[in-house]
Amino acid sequence: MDDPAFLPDETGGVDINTQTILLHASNHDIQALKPLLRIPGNASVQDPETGYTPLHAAIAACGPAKPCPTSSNPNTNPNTSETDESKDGEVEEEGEGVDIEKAKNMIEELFFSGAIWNDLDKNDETPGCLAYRLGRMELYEMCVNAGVRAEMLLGLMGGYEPLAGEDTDEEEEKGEGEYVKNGEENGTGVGANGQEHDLAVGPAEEELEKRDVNSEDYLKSELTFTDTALRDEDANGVMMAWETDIMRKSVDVLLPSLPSGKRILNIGFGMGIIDSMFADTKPSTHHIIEAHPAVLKHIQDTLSHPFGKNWEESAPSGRFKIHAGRWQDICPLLLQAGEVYDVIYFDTFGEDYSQLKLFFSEFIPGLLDEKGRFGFFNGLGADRRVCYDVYTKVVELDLCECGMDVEWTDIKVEMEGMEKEGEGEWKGIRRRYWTLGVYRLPVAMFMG
Ligand SMILES: C[S@@+](CC[C@H](N)C(=O)[O-])C[C@H]1O[C@@H](n2cnc3c(N)ncnc32)[C@H](O)[C@@H]1O
Repeated sequence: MDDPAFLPDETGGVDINTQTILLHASNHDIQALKPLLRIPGNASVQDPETGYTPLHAAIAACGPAKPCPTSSNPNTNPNTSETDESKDGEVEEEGEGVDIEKAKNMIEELFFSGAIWNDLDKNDETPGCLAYRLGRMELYEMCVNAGVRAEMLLGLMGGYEPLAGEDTDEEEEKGEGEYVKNGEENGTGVGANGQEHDLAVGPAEEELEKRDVNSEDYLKSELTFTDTALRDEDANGVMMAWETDIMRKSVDVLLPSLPSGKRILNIGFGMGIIDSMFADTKPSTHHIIEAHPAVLKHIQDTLSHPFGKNWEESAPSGRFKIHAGRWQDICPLLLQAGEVYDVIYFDTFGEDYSQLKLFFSEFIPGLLDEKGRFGFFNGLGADRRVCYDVYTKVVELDLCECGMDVEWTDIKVEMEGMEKEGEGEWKGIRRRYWTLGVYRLPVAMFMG
C-alpha cells in the first residue's frame, strides 16, 4: 500500500478497521464500505499518521484535476492568500482515469453516514480544503453543502447561545456564547469577525494560546491605539487600517449615491473608520453603539475628536450620539424609544455568529426601515476558504428566514503585505485573521 493514508499507527501495529475503511473510501468502493459505515464513528475514523478521514482519502484518491491549458494558476491553496481563480473554472473537473461520479457517490455516502465536514488532517486541511487545492470543485461544493447542513442543524438544535445574562454555568465556562461546536481544537471555529485565536506573535505564547477571544474578556482588556490598528492586550487585531477599503465599499452600497439626511446606526466604533464615512454623508441621525470603556475614553480624551462632545452637540435632540454600552443592552432601549434607521451596520469584536444572528433576527425587524439596508462585516471563517463559503450560505439562509434577501458584492482584497503571519500588515498582530483575496460584501433588505 503506497498511499500515505495507510501507514502503520504509532504503536507500530496497524489499526485494521481504520485502514480497511480508508482503503475502501480511497477506492470509492461503496459496496465494500457500506456495511462498515453502519457502525457509529466509522465514517470519521482518522489515520494516525496523515490524519486522513475517509472523506480525505476519497478526495485525495481523485488526484489533481487536469489543468486547463490556459491556466496559470492551477491549484491554489485555500489556506494562503491566493484568490478564487481556480474556482471560476480554470481547472477542468476530470483528471485522467478518475470516475468522478463514483467519488461523488462515495462522498455522499460518507456524509449520510455521519462524516464530519471540517475534520483536519495533519496538513491542516479539511476535506474541502483538499478538494479545493486539487481543483476538484464538484467535490469542494459537496463539502461546502455538508458544512452548511451541519451548521444549520446545530443552529436549530440550540448550538447558538442566548443573550448574556441568560448563560448557564456551563456556558460561562466556555465563554459568553462561544461557538464551540466546531471549536478551537480543530482550528475551524469561526467568530463573527472570523478570527480564530491561535497565537502568532506576542508574549507568553503558551499561556495565551489557550485563551480564546471572547466578549467578556475583550471588554475588560486594555487596548492599544495606533494609526494602523486597534489591538487588545493579547495583540489581537480588533480593527485594522487595511479594512478601510472594505468600509468604503460598504458605505457605498449601503448608501448608493451617498444621499444626505439618512438615519444611520453603526454598531462598533473601533477606529471610527466607517463612522467618519457615514458622517461625511451628512445624516439626519447618526447613532453609534460602542461597549468598550477604552474606546469610549479614547474618544472623550482626544482633543477635538471628530466624535467628541462637539459632534454630539452639533445636532439637536440626540440625533448624533454615541450610546455607551453593549448593543445587547442598548438596542432594546432604542426599540422602546421608537428609533428607526435607513442604514444599520454591524461590526463588533469578540462575538460569535450566534450574536450576529441574534442581532438580525431580534432587532433588525424593529430598528430597520422597511426600505432600509443592513450590512455587517463579513469576516465569518475568513481564515479558511471552505469556512467562509459555508458561512456565506448559512448567513444567507438565516437572513432569508428573517424575511431578508442578501446581495453580495465581491471586492478584491489587496493581499500584498498580508500573505504571512506576523509579517507586513500582521506584524505585532497575534493572528492573521484574513487570508482570502476576495471579500464578499453583504447588503440585506427586507423581501418584497
Ligand atoms: C472591528 S471594531 C469596529 C470597526 C469599525 N467598523 C471601524 O470602521 O473602525 C469592533 C468594535 O465593536 C466594539 N464592540 C465589541 N463588542 C460590542 C458590543 N457587544 N456592543 C457594542 N460594541 C461592541 C469593540 O469595542 C470595537 O470598538
